[in-house]
Amino acid sequence: MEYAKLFVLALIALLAAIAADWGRDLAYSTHAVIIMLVAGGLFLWELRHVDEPRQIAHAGEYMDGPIRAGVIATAFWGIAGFLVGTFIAFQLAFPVLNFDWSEGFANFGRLRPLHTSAVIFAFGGNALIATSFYVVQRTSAARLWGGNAAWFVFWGYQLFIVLAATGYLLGATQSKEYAEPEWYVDIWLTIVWLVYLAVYLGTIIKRRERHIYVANWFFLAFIVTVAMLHVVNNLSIPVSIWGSKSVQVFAGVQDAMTQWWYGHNAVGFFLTAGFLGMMYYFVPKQAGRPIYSYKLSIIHFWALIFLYIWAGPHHLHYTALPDWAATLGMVFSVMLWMPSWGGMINGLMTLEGAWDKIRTDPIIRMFVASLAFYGMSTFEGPMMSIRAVNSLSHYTDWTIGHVHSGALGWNGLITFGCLYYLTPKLWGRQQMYSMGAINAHFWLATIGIVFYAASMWVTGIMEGLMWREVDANGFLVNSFADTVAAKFPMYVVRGLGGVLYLAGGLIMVWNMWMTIRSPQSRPATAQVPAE
Ligand code: HEM
Ligand code: HEM
Ligand SMILES: [Cu+2]
Repeated sequence: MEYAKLFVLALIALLAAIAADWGRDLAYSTHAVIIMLVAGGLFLWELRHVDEPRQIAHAGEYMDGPIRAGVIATAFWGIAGFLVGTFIAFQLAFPVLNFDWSEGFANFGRLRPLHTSAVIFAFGGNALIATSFYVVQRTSAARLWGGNAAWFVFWGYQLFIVLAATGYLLGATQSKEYAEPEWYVDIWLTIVWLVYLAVYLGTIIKRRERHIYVANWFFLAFIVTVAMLHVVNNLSIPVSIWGSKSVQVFAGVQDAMTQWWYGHNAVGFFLTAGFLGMMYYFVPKQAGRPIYSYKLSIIHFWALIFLYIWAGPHHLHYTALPDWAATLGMVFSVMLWMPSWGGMINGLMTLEGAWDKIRTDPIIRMFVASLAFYGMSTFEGPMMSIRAVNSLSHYTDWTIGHVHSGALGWNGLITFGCLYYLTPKLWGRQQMYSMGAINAHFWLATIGIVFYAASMWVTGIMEGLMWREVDANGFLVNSFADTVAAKFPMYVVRGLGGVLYLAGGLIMVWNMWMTIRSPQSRPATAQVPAE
């Protein structure tokens, strides 16, 4: 077994070395070198440990190592993603920041997908993997299935992130939003994701609790659906196995529809279902109260996953997509408002009888604000799906504002809350080092979001109206450049919002660091059934 592992690693390192040499483009060759170094490093590490006695699994303990690593990775990639976001926000306000010397690597076009992938997949994805592993163990009273497979998921996912990010900077992209990585990176992610599914399901199957707690339903829907979306939207044929370029299997409007079926459900299952899984565990835990309604959770779960899958065409209004398909997407989007608010209500009402905690507990305040933003963006979304509204909002910054009230408000704040919950628990500390710092983080983040969303509503609606404006003879009044000039002040405000949000994140990292450094107060990992 050990020798088989060594053999495989050596083989991968060798093939990667050949690929690095034969590579047809810079991104591909760079990736081959990265893979060669990783496989070679693992080979040496395995070799040095080959005759050591195997560590016996601690049957009575949860496997928290990969979760601790995930918590750190979430914070790390969060800061990286916010930093790039803030920088590209200022690039839009001040184009001189697209420096001549960095042209082709760090101009807006290269950094934008770096930002979106860093925040969604690296920050959000690590948060989802870490919290799902934490929750599934506690609610199943079982150690993670599959031994070191959970470590494989963690490190395999970081490798995916590094390959994706370096690929963007070096110009490898298949030009599908949120699915930019090229074919071999996609294949790698598929392998990692299937192992993730196996670990997760394996743990649920060996659970010692009769019930499968509702958070696990949401996490499972997220894992399974993302696997399906990822595979279908990335069906492509490489031009050469020695190069990064590939050609999509679908073409034209079919390709567009597949892409937005994927893109919309990335929102629905990655940024929503998975994060609702977090919500269903951490909000009741932090509030110290049971979830408001178990019945509501089941109804809105099935309604949510059934409706989301159909709503993708709202990204393709007034395109070559047939009208009936766009209408279908619009109708399902409007219906989607209900199950979305079902989740928000279930989360908020969990605080019934404990509303005073909003005042006294900054972590609860983060959760509540997060749910409020979730409710706001899932009201705004259905509204923007209506054709008449979309004819104004599409192509404008209104969409960007919508994205970030969901992303910064809902996904960001709930993740911060979970990190504040998890850090003391996982490192055996009583509580976070500084409650005051959490409070400061809350206000910086919230004001940052308000700056971001408000400025984008103003520029979005303004540019939408300016594009429409015609004079008495029916000629357009404004040129495109007029709208760009008019947006300048609002772009500065958005950038400042980013600075505030980033500053909050840095305070969080400092607080986590101080918590982990402070003296330990109790052991963390003993198994307690159905926590
Ligand atoms: C400091 C915080 C952030 C700042 C300043 C920021 C800034 C930006 C900017 C300037 C863009 C490009 C907009 C354009 O092309 O007009 C963008 C796009 C985007 N950002 Fe952020 N961002 C931040 C955090 C986040 C987070 C936390 C997420 C997700 C969890 C996120 C998700 C996205 C997405 C999905 C897009 C693409 C939107 C679209 O194509 O419609 N951002 N961001
Ligand atoms: C009921 C729920 C929702 C509906 C019906 C909805 C609907 C929409 C619509 C109509 C657009 C604009 C499409 C266009 O004109 O191009 C949009 C864009 C977007 N929404 Fe939502 N939204 C919902 C919730 C959310 C949430 C909670 C998030 C984030 C966590 C989110 C993230 C995004 C992103 C990232 C885009 C930009 C896609 C792009 O790159 O063009 N949405 N959404
Ligand atoms: Cu959508």
